[in-house]
Amino acid sequence: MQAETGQTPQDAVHLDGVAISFDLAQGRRFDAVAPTDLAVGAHQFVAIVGPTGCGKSTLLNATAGLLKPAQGAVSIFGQPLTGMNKSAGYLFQQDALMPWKTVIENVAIGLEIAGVARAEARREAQGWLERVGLSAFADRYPQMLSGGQRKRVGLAQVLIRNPKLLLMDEPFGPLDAQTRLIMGDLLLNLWSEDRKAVLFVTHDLDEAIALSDRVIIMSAGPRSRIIGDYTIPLARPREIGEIRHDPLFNDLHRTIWNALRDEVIAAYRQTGAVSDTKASVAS
Ligand SMILES: Nc1ncnc2c1ncn2[C@@H]1O[C@H](COP(=O)(O)OP(=O)(O)OP(=O)(O)O)[C@@H](O)[C@H]1O
Repeated sequence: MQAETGQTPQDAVHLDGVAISFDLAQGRRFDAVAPTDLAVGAHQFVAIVGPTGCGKSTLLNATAGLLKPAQGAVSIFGQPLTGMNKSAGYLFQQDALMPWKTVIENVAIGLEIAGVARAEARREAQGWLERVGLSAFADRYPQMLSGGQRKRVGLAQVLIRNPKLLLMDEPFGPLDAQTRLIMGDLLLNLWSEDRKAVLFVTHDLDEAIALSDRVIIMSAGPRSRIIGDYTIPLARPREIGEIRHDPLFNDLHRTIWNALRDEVIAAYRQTGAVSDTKASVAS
C-alpha cells in the first residue's frame, strides 16, 4: 500500500531534501522538519496528516514560498521556487474575505487585480457563486454568512483564478462535522472537473483518506520526517459520507492509523497532555 516515491519533472510539487528550522531567542534554533523528499503529481490530491505541531503547516508554507528552507530545494512544475509560489491558490483555516466587500466583489477581486475588466470579472464571479451554491448571496457581506457559506466563498475566490496547484491548510477546520462532509463533497466535485494538484493539510485521517489519492504521514517533531506514503485506491467519484462505509476505507484507516498512533501519543507526551500509562487517543 506504500506509494511509489519516484519523482518526475512534471510534478506539481517537488521537495528535494527540504529541511526547515526557526531561529529562537538567545541564538537558539528549532529544527522543525528534517530533510524531506516529497513529490505531488500534476493531477494528484495528496493529504499530509500528522500529530499536532509536527510541521504540516511548515512544509506547506515552504511549498507556498512563505518560508525559506534551511536546506534543500522546492520546485514547482519543474521550476525552482524563489519567492512566492505564483502557481498556487492558498486556502487557510481562516478565510481571507474582505469584510467591506460584498460576496461577489470578494470573488471577483482576484481577476480584477490580474487585469480583467470589472464587468467580465463580475460575470465570472457570478458563475463561480452558482457553482458553489451561493448565487443568491452575491450582494451580502461576509459577516452575514455562516461558516460553511464563507468557506464556499473562499473556494470560489481561489478557484476563479484557476491555479494549477491548491495548497490547503485545514481549510474546513472550524466547521461542524456535517458541514465538513458537505464541503468535502463540494471540493471533490469541483476538483474532478480538471484535477488540479492539491496538497491538503489536515489532522483528520478520515477526511484525508476520503479526499485523497495519497496520504502522507509525518512523525512527531522536532526534526519531523515523512514516515508513511499510502496510495488510496478508492474509486472515484466519491461521496464522502458513503465512502466511509466501504470495507477498503476501513482497511486503509486501520493500516494508516497503526502508523500514526504512536506519533500522536509521542506528540502529546511532549506537551505533557497524556501520562505514559494512560495514553488515550481518538482516531
Ligand atoms: N515562527 C516559528 N518560530 C518558531 N517555531 C515555530 C514557528 N512556526 C512553527 N514553529 C514550530 O514548528 C513546529 C511545527 O509547526 P507547524 O505549525 O508546522 O505544525 P503543524 O503540524 O501544522 O501543527 P498543528 O496540527 O497543530 O496545526 C511546531 O513545534 C511549532 O511550534
